[in-house]
Amino acid sequence: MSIPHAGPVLVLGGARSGKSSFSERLVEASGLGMHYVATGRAWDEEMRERIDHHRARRGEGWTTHEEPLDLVSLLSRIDDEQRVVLVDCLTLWVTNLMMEGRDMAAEFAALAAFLPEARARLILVSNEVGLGIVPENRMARDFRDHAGRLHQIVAEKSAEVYFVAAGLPLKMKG
Ligand SMILES: Nc1nc2c(ncn2[C@@H]2O[C@H](COP(=O)(O)OP(=O)(O)OP(=O)(O)O)[C@@H](O)[C@H]2O)c(=O)[nH]1
Repeated sequence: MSIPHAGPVLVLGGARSGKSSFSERLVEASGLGMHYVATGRAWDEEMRERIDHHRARRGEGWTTHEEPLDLVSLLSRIDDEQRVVLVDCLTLWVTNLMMEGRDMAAEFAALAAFLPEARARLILVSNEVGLGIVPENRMARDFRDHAGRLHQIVAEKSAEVYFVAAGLPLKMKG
């Protein structure tokens, strides 16, 4: 298992699919400085427990950054060729941007412009949320559509793309 030099790795999967632990294994095998970028926020007790669980699993050796909104700006600040940066996850970033009323197309374009320039190896984790029935409410439909659009943009710029289900990674690109 290794991370390509040629560009980012996108790791898609459903909830509790094992996409985060697969991505963490890629990072740990790289031998580079390990950086974790969390886009999630501890908005309630359940999320706090999930975060604690993730932190305990990552263990020593990781540097954690928490950035719910200004992802590209954070990635630029920590960009270094001796580092591998795991972003977990793009769908929570989309949620946060929507909540703040940000210009989604502009945010996605900024990420798309940054990816080919990045010096750090990047692993971007995201939830594949578009496989179920059409959501009943408008906001959920908009979220699903934004996530789908972002995945296409990021996949196009990625050297490798995986889909993880039941803990098993399926390589879709690269
Ligand atoms: N703020 C913050 N969030 C974190 C931290 N570690 C993990 N998270 C968040 O926890 C989220 C993942 O939580 P889960 O719901 O347990 O993951 P999941 O996507 O259902 O499960 P997997 O598919 O197995 O990864 C990530 O999207 C991160 O943003 C941290 O140190 N700080």
